[in-house]
Amino acid sequence: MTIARTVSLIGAPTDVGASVRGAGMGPEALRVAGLAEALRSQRLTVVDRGNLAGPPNPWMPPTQGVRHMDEVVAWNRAVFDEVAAALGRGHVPLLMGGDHCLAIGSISAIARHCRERRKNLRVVWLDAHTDVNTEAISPSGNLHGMPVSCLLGHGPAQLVGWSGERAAIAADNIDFIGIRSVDADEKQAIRLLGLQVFDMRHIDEHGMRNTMTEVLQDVDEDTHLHVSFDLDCLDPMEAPGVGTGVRGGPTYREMQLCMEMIADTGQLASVDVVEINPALDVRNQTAQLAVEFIQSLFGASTLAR
Ligand SMILES: NC(=[NH2+])NCCC[C@H](N)C(=O)O
Ligand SMILES: [Mn+2]
Ligand SMILES: [Mn+2]
Repeated sequence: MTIARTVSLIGAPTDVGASVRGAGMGPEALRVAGLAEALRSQRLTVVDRGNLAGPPNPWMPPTQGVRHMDEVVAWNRAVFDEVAAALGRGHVPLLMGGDHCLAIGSISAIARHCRERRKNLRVVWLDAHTDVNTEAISPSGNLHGMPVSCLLGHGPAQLVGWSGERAAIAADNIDFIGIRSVDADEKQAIRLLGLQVFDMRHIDEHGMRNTMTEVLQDVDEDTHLHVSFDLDCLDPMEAPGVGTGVRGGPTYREMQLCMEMIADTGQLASVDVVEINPALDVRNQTAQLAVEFIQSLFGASTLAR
């Protein structure tokens, strides 16, 4: 499978959407782990667009409702514009977060692009969490637990409608993989919205291969496949450098297969890599792991050239 494409690396060094500080150092950790060089070694053209600018983290205490709204809006605006610009140039945007709230900006830009180009957007959400809280039900007020609601058109007004439609995506445009931590009211939201959640029990019972076959079954040449990769999807034994780790995630081998099966579709067109927290990591191993998985996502394989 050839992806003769240019990858635009976009750094968004912030943790304004999270409860634990440190994810703002994620872009540099990925650079130190050799992300650009790794992708170049597989015949991709890589442009590092550097880091976006945005407001500092005001570090307000946990509240009811939403923390850091203005800062989250500002960072996502910057992400939206840069992702849209990369897509406009025909590049594959690779957002280096930063926390997962930044998926609001990136996926909103991608949804607008897909509507203009008449592409069918499919989002694969790799995460321990479904991130489908709203300001009414969030236990933390952290916006990195709410990006999916915003994208479905159910978030706070400031963060909804950026794609040009109220909902950037519909429930059947997104599949969740690796889920094992869902808040009480989030469970109801998942049911009401009809979201496809492949939790860890599903992966245990059916295996990653059958799970991904199901997820990718109707991907075709008109599909724009977006991967939103929260590193806490992995087991924290393997990826300790995350702020909200939950034990019992997919193994290294299972995650590799997941990435390889996505690559095999040939339709990967944009990526978020988020929630790497170097302050909690061990010798940058989580960023290094991310680089290995991203290589597989872009088609690296043991035997194929
Ligand atoms: N992107 C993430 N790591 N999200 C973690 C969310 C944790 C929890 N569900 C919350 O809303 O606060
Ligand atoms: Mn998560
Ligand atoms: Mn997440």
